[in-house]
Amino acid sequence: MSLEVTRVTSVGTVTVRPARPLSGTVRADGSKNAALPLLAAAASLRRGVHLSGVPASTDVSRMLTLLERCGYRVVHPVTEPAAVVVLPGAHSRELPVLADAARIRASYYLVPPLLSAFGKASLPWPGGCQIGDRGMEQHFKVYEQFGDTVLFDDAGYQVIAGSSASLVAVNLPFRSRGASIAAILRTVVGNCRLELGNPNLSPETTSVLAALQAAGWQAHASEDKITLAPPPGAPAGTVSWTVPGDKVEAGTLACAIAATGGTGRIEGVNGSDLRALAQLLDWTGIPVTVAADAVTVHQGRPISGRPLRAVASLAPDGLDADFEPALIALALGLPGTHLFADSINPGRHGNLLPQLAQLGARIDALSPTQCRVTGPQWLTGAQVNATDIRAGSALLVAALAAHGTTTVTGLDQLRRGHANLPAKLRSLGADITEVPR
Ligand SMILES: CC(=O)N[C@H]1[C@@H](OP(=O)(O)OP(=O)(O)OC[C@H]2O[C@@H](n3ccc(=O)[nH]c3=O)[C@H](O)[C@@H]2O)O[C@H](CO)[C@@H](O)[C@@H]1O
Ligand SMILES: C=C(OP(=O)(O)O)C(=O)O
Repeated sequence: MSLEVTRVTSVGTVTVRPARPLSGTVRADGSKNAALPLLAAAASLRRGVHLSGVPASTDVSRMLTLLERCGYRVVHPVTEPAAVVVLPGAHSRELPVLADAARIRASYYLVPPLLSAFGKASLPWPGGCQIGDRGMEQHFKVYEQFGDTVLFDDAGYQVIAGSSASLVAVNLPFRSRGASIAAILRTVVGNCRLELGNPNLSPETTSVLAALQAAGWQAHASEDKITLAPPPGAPAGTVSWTVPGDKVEAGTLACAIAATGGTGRIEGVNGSDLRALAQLLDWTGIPVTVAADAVTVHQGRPISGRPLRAVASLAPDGLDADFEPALIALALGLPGTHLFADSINPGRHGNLLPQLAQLGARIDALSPTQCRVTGPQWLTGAQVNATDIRAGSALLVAALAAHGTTTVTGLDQLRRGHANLPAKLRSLGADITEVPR
């Protein structure tokens, strides 16, 4: 029996050559954007949590390190590479200095675990993708509703725990995912009840509610309101949660398969999380079958005159903004005139469109957040840069359909969100070569 040794190379660049139609079956990793709040929820709960399906993306690794710096124990079971156990730890008296929190947007989820351990949180402003102004004032309003004091300056912000009422009511002005999850996690730390009006109901939010339910909390979600109440007793013992499959990774793979005219099945994802995307592809003539735990993209015959209208939305069942960049890349090959709008992340088009232009794409920027693509277009391989996670994955989709070789630099950005998207595309037949640093 030979031992298979997995070598982890540090890759900053990949080259992509035109692909024959992608085909086969591939499995999506656990979702980064669902894993990050679940890790914070585990720490907030003050009991052991076994979390499986944890992706090996760098933002998730950074979050695990930050939790350890806060004093939480993180155990990596040797027999389960994609699992971690988060345990309450022995916290020092000193608030940790968490400079690395400035590198990820989701560091805002550390506030509740810090309040639980230290009674206060002090963090630098979050980082993550540079995709326009990314405020936190709704998070601060949430904490103030819980009786906390919030202070901030140019370097960062502090939250000092107050004593929350037994029932806290918050009404959000818009369905922010981050602020919704902040309210849920703060409720866990306060061991109180929550009524959250106008909530975000994305799978990333509802998976936190489902996890808390598994830990004995009473949770209910409707379009109008999320309600949460503590367990009747004091539950003990380790609870097991699973990170849902990455809908955005699955959506990107679906767009890549469609862009090459292929047929492929993506497993390990809740099909319902991809329904909005699947409907758009179906509409253009690319049939997508949605099952409970998989989606299948069938070879299609794009129908001219069936334009895409992809408007990123925070509404329940709306199109998640994170799908849009890969859809823009796909649309370059689809007959018709297609419109895209993302006012949620207002800097995304500004990152992606100049990179697609390097491949010869002609895209009309109607405004900083709206653009129009008329396809099909002839793309030519060139050097492009992954300026943010979704720009990186969209560039891979475009490169697969381009003529000649494309070199994508800035892979560090892509790896923040996906442990190894190039390898998944390769397993479907893509010609992608990693260029070690
Ligand atoms: C780590 C993570 O999960 N990132 C996701 C999170 O980002 P993000 O945390 O930015 O998303 P939110 O849903 O909370 O915010 C939606 C919009 O409102 C703005 N806003 C939000 C809170 C606030 O207090 N003030 C404010 O201005 C944000 O900058 C953004 O423009 O949800 C977005 C979809 O909604 C996704 O595209 C991101 O991939
Ligand atoms: C925008 C994203 O990430 P973040 O919010 O962590 O910057 C993303 O996942 O697409």
